[in-house]
Amino acid sequence: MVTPPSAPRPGRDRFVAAIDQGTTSTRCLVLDEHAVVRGSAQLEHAQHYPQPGWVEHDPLEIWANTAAVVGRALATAGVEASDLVACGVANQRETAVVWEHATGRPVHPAVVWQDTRTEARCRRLAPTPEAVERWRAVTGLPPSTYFAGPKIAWILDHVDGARERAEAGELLAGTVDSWLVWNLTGGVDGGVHVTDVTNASRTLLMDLRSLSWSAELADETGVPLRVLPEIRSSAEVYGHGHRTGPLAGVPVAAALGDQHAALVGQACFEPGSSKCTYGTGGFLLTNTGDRPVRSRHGLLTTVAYQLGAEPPTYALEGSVAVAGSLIHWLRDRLELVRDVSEVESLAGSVDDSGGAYFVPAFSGLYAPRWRPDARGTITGLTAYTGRAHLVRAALEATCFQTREVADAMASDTGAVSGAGSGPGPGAAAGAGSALGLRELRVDGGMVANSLLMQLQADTLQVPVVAPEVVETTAVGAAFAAGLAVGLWRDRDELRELWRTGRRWEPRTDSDLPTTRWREWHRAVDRSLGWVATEQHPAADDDTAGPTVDDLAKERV
Ligand SMILES: Nc1ncnc2c1ncn2[C@@H]1O[C@H](COP(=O)(O)OP(=O)(O)O)[C@@H](O)[C@H]1O
Ligand SMILES: O=P(O)(O)OC[C@H](O)CO
Repeated sequence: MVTPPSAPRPGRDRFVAAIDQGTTSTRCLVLDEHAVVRGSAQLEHAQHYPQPGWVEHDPLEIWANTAAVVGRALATAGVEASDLVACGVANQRETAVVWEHATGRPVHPAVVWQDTRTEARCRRLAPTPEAVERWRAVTGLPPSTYFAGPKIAWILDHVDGARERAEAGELLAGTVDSWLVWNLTGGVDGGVHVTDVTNASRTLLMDLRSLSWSAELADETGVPLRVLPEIRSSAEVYGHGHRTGPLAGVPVAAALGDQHAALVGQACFEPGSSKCTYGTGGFLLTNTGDRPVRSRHGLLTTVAYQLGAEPPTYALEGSVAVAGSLIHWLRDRLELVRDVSEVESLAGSVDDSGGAYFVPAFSGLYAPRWRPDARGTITGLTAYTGRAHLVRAALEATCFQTREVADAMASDTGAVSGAGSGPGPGAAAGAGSALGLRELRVDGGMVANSLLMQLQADTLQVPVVAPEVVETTAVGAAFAAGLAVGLWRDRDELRELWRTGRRWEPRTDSDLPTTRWREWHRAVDRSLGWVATEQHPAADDDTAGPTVDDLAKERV
């Protein structure tokens, strides 16, 4: 690792703090050296939807919540900042923040990863399949509203004077890790402006092989290099907590995008090992070892992690935009349940969805289809369909979308997923590679729903396994920070800290991977091609919206 082990302090426990700044809430966990959680705290923040397709957060609220949960987690653990050997940060990825260097004030709300305002901009960046391939070859990503670079450019173009101020060096930009590390390490009083390779790999601006900003792509996107943070590894000391902050004097020693942190927290260190996190969205990542694997089936190539001076490890990722957020939507917008904890018993009160299918394409469909023209649909309704069927269909939608990603993963890695080949976009080809999905490690808020996990095992026809500590995102940030300061020696030691919690075996008599899987594809077909020029002229205010034909050409 980057620094030699710090000298043990006999008779004193050593602790590490991990911040997990997610889409809906911010958590802090305090772990001891056995990776046992000794304290935690969590605060939700507001979601702002100023226009259809737009999603914003207040960066100052996120920073205030971060400071507050760190303080509360330390208090519940009964320790002081001085008892911490390090702190690591994991964060919602692709969410863009631009702020003033001199005051620390954001010039605009954070533009969140789900936000689709850069749709027309992204189409201009890559108007043809060949152009999309060019971006993929350098960054591992297709230009999409999902990623941070175009969002930064949008802010610079839509806030009065921002572009000139950026060129003059008055503004700083970054993803949420940069924003938090800058604030933790002092903000206007000497905060460090850095990001890690995993977060940088989600901007559309980083060259995946050199791990540096691509001057050419940044220029095309409209992001001046001087607003961007310095790219560092995921596990090294970036700076120390500011004396007036919640982590005074503590080494800030890790940053990872939350999904990458979960991969580390799940100890997925072998090529071929996979995890899926079920939070606001669903994110399946497979470790592909020391080389980036190019996807031919709509997956993203990304940096898995880079632990200190080691070479980077890469991953393939399938991102599903809507998973747990569909459950929130059922609660808040349709009022089908009062609390998410009711979902399992309600969905379990019926044997199946009664023929109903939910395609929750609220921001289009992400991996493996990448169809911005899709919108949400519920199909197969009859007079028989009730509340429980709809809630069950919502759970099944998460399972089917994950199965699409798992099949694409199998196709890209030349392996079978274990499930029979369906008619989906990534029907499995070839057999037996080391990267085949043999079991799926799972985590995230939705894992609390045991029925969902059983349905997932059935749909994939592989075992689904949750660790004892399901807060794997925070655990991963803690692992990386602990490695950076020598609290833990190496990955072997971390592997031993991972302990199985629950396991769901696939049922062989389920119709989810057969008939129902085929019907799911028919339902998806009905969600495609919904957004056209006339219906969606305000996707980006500087060009006309896309036609259905345009969008079909963009398909990757
Ligand atoms: N019992 C449950 N059944 C289904 N979904 C659930 C359940 N409990 C929580 N969720 C969903 O999990 C999500 C929260 O997971 P979490 O990992 O905290 O998300 P994030 O990190 O994206 O903020 C919410 O969208 C919520 O709807
Ligand atoms: O905050 P989460 O857990 O929903 O994760 C968000 C992802 O990082 C977006 O890519």
